Amino acid sequence: MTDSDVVALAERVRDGELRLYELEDHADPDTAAAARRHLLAEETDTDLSAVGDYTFDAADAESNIENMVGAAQVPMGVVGPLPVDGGAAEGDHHLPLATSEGALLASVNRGISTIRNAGGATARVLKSGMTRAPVFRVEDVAEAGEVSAWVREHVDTLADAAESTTSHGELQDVTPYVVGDSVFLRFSYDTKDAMGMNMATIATEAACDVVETETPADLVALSGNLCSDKKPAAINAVEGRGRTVAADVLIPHEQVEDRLDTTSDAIVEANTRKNLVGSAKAGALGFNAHAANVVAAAFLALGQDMAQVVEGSNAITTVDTREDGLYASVTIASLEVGTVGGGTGLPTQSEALDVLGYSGGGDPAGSNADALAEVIAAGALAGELSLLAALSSRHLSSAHADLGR
Ligand SMILES: CC(C)(COP(=O)([O-])OP(=O)([O-])OC[C@H]1O[C@@H](n2cnc3c(N)ncnc32)[C@H](O)[C@@H]1OP(=O)([O-])[O-])[C@@H](O)C(=O)NCCC(=O)NCCSC(=O)C[C@@](C)(O)CC(=O)[O-]
Ligand SMILES: NC(=O)C1=CN([C@@H]2O[C@H](COP(=O)(O)OP(=O)(O)OC[C@H]3O[C@@H](n4cnc5c(N)ncnc54)[C@H](OP(=O)(O)O)[C@@H]3O)[C@@H](O)[C@H]2O)C=CC1
Repeated sequence: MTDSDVVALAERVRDGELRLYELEDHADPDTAAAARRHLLAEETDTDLSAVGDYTFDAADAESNIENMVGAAQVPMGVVGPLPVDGGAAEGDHHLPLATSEGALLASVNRGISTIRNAGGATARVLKSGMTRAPVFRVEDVAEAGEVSAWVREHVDTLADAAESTTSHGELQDVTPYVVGDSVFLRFSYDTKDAMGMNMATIATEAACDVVETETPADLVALSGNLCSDKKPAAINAVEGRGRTVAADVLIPHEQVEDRLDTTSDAIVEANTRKNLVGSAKAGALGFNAHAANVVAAAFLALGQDMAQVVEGSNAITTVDTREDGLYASVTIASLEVGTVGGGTGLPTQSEALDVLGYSGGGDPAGSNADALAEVIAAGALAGELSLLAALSSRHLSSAHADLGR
């Protein structure tokens, strides 16, 4: 790429010969991005040298972005080692996290060092299924009942159609929901190591063709919001979406005092009044302190879809004192993660997945994404413990004054 190539390409856009999004048809992806930056910098009178200073080949990001101008670079750090005894995850894990919130990694790292001293966290994926719920128009409720009955009796037929589009995905279930003359079909898939939203959407379209052929229902929208993707929704908190995953730990009482500068009783009281009572009063779906902090930072570092942090915050934190220590758990109802597809193949994200030890397809398929979910849940548990401790020992504002500004 030379400066004159970039300027010449930009000129063709300015002359109306090319649209801004057509540049990759006429130049390599890095030159196209540079020409766009050139135009944007002139148009907005800005300096985009930082945005343009990225290390990967723009060609590697072609399936992830349109109208590329550069990269938004967020600092990445690491916490750990985090010992996790999971159904799929095993051993010590270095967890890369990307964020701009100072004090967050320090906090999660403190929680992890406490968990490590206590012998590690246990974690399990309890349910797995990516959903897509199209909405159909029918004549009336009688017809809605007929369509629902047909669907319940023909799940195998729908599975044949859906699974013809994928070599990995498996249809698990289709649940009809009726509202007047609208029929919603909530399809749930085992998407193995993929987060699965593209896979489930493509498969569901094939199944919808069968529903339209065999019943009087007309498809209105392939996503009818009962899925429910990237919106706060009780159905995900109750039924789960992606992975439902839980992590727990038992910490000897003296270690709570040594490592977290507080007592087990104080953490239990903070959890009850804040995470349970406060969240109930707020009408929250998530009964936790900041699970979204770990979910978001892990998603950013590890190539997950950031908008699905919405579902990843559907977490309940429980804390109890037992004779032999403080028991703490985090259960995330709808953690949507994958180790193949989406942003997982981008260069920095793929390196970060390598650090964690779970990049690409697992053996058996699905085990890498299960392991990723278990480590994120254990990281969220560490974050919950540290923040609850900071609140009970009144260290939250001083921590952020020291580290976060
Ligand atoms: C900041 C600390 C950890 C200090 O806590 P401390 O106990 O003074 O730290 P320490 O110096 O004694 O070190 C203890 C451990 O913390 C870790 N640690 C300590 N410092 C670092 C560092 N620089 N970099 C990496 N790791 C660090 C490290 O693991 C270390 O153990 P070691 O390895 O030495 O055996 C503590 O005060 C804390 O956790 N505060 C809470 C901060 C927090 O959780 N913030 C979360 C964001 S809040 C938010 O966004 C959501 C909110 C609050 O609005 C949600 C809501 O409504 O609740
Ligand atoms: N379409 C939509 O409505 C939405 C899309 N998205 C986007 O979807 C993307 C994620 O979709 P997703 O389907 O996960 O990814 P991709 O569309 O990138 O597809 C991943 C593909 O990888 C193949 N694959 C190879 N090995 C495995 C394995 N071990 N386990 C599972 N699949 C494997 C599968 O192919 P095969 O199927 O042939 O077996 C699978 O379909 C993200 O970019 C996200 O932002 C997000 C929300 C909504």
